[in-house]
Amino acid sequence: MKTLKIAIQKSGRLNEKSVEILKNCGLSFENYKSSLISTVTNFPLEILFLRDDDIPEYVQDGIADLGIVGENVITEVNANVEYLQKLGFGKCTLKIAIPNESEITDISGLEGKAIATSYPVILEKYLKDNNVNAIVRTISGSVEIGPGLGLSDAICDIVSTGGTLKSNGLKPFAEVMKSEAVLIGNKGIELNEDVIELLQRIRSVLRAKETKYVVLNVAKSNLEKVVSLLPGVKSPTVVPLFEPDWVAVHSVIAEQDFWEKINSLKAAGAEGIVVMPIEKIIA
Ligand SMILES: Nc1ncnc2c1ncn2[C@@H]1O[C@H](COP(=O)(O)OP(=O)(O)OP(=O)(O)O)[C@@H](O)[C@H]1O
Ligand SMILES: O=P(O)(O)OC[C@H]1O[C@H](OP(=O)(O)OP(=O)(O)O)[C@H](O)[C@@H]1O
Ligand SMILES: [Mg+2]
Repeated sequence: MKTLKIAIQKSGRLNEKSVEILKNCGLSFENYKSSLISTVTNFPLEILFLRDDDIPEYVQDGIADLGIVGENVITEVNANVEYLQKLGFGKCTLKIAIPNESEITDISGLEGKAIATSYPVILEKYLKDNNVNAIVRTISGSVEIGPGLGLSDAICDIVSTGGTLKSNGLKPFAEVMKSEAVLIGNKGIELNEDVIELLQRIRSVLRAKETKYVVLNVAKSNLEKVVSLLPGVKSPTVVPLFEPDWVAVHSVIAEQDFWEKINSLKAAGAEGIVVMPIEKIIA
């Protein structure tokens, strides 16, 4: 069968996590900073290291079969690709921001104003949808200094912690789009057997990330209460302890309600709770 190609970012915000997720899928490959292409030795896959802006079109045109890139970039270049899986990293929001002292209070206040951005296509559409005529100034980076330099009245750029806005005297004003890294493929590639296998591995890794493995001890008299708090993959495993009337319970819990669950388990009589990361969950 033909060797697949996946395009990932060469360097920047998404590079490390993209490499990590592929490695966690059990793929072996060299990852030298200088190499632009790497062959996976234990799966029919080649990895292309590219500028993120180029990834959606490479995938759309079939030069790469798959790609990992931010949704913001796909929308900006209007690429005709298949969204295969959200990957849970590179989460950010494209926002319009204005200087702290700006008197603009609603979106119509941007009428006739200049907005600096690296995302002109997304911004133009947002302005059109909101019936606002503004001047879009396209720059390729460091957008946040635009207002300070007198280049623009507002900016439209990626915000994550908000630290860059703050340190440039700007405040968020409107949310244009949310984004995260996604696995994309060219049309029809989701039927390829190796893609199906890779997707299954990626989903196992993502599922494992969202959960923790928990082992705890509990007196048999409290077992039912504790088990009712622990769904497990199917249901919790219960094994006897050397001490009579006590058992150990093994289960998985969701990362998002981890602390709440641990406190309820303690209140229900659980002791010696051990929590471990999970590498993969095969459904
Ligand atoms: N502060 C952030 N927090 C989370 N995700 C971010 C942040 N900034 C950017 N991203 C996401 O990561 C992607 C890559 O960001 P990065 O800054 O590395 O891009 P770039 O400078 O255009 O890189 P390249 O050199 O590949 O063109 C963005 O398109 C976005 O989806
Ligand atoms: O809200 P924050 O957490 O401060 O993140 C936002 C900043 O992150 C991105 O830039 P990055 O640092 O990736 O640099 P770049 O401009 O070179 O892409 C983005 O363009 C913002 O400037
Ligand atoms: Mg780029």
